[in-house]
Amino acid sequence: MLLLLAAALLVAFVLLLYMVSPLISPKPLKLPGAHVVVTGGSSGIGKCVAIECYKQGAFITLIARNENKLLQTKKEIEKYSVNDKQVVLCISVDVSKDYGHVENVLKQAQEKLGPVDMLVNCAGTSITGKFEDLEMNCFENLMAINYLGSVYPSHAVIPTMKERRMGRIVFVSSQAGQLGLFGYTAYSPTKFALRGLAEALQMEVKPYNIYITVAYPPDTDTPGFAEESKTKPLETKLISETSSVCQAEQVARIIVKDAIQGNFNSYIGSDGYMLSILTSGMSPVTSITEGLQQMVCMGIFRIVGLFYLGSFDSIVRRCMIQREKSESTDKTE
Ligand SMILES: NC(=O)C1=CN([C@@H]2O[C@H](COP(=O)(O)OP(=O)(O)OC[C@H]3O[C@@H](n4cnc5c(N)ncnc54)[C@H](OP(=O)(O)O)[C@@H]3O)[C@@H](O)[C@H]2O)C=CC1
Ligand SMILES: CCCCCCCCCCCCCCCC(=O)[C@@H](N)CO
Repeated sequence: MLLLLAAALLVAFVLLLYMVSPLISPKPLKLPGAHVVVTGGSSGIGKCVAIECYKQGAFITLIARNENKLLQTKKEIEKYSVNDKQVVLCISVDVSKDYGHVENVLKQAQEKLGPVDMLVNCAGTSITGKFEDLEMNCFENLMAINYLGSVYPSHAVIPTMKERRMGRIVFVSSQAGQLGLFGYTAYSPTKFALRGLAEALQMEVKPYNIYITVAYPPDTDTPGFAEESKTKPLETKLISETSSVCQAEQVARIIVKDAIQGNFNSYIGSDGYMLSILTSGMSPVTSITEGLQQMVCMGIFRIVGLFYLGSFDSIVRRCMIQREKSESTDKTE
């Protein structure tokens, strides 16, 4: 009898939650005619994000350093036009160097294509290696590109978004921004930093109807990933092989969908789902269903996670033993 009452109360509580859910779920952004700025838009995930938005009728500003790559990508994107008014604007700038310059070029872009409706911060890069082998400038450069390179463009577009009481900002973090892994001592902190920025900023701008999305992609087949793989420690390779490599098109589709919906968390695949639930901490929720899943699954996923961590530790230990063995045979030879 008591059990029945408890169950009924729980059902009533969940129903109540769903009744208030329109209060926390944002209205989807309309992409046709919208102005979308993509930093790092000339390659990999950023390029695919730009194509995905263009296919849905958006006007695009691509930002990256290399002008030739930008122009080539512009041509590629224009093949997907859905109406003859659509424009792809290219801006060559380093998003991590001079804030004044970044602010200026974004002002010019807004004069040409109208106020920014959505900013996707995708410019970024990775360097892997053992902590003691990484030069100090790796830590400094990665923080500049991956973290400050997202702060600058966001800071430049927020005032207009607040005035218009609308907008979306996407930060492209990484699964390595949800957990620290061997070889990522310089990269992971830059991706964790984006999460802190996103949480604080979301609390500030939610009353202005601006929604922040943090994307946590797994390894993705891009020119950047190919470059990273050239110098990856064996441990990092073996640990990363736990989850498979995704296609940039698929990653981009999910990021764009989540940004349109205003979801704070954007993940890919079943590992991504578990990691997002497990690391949800005090991050905002954008639907009741999401909150309920976190409440129910967190404990179970912690158990699964401990098994993963155990297997990662054993990979690292095996590699160390192997290295020591080969070093000692080298010495005796
Ligand atoms: N690929 C992967 O496995 C994963 C990637 N990510 C993240 O996704 C983002 C994109 O990665 P990916 O597509 O692989 O990268 P790519 O290396 O393929 O592309 C990076 C893009 O960013 C631009 N860029 C780099 N530095 C700067 C800068 N200082 N100023 C302006 N533009 C810059 C590059 O152009 P240019 O060099 O001409 O400036 C290029 O357009 C990164 O933030 C990365 O950390 C996250 C998880 C997994
Ligand atoms: C309970 C759930 C446990 C899930 C375990 C997940 C396993 C993680 C695999 C590590 C993938 C590393 C991604 C880094 C990608 C990246 O950012 C770089 N490639 C950028 O170039």
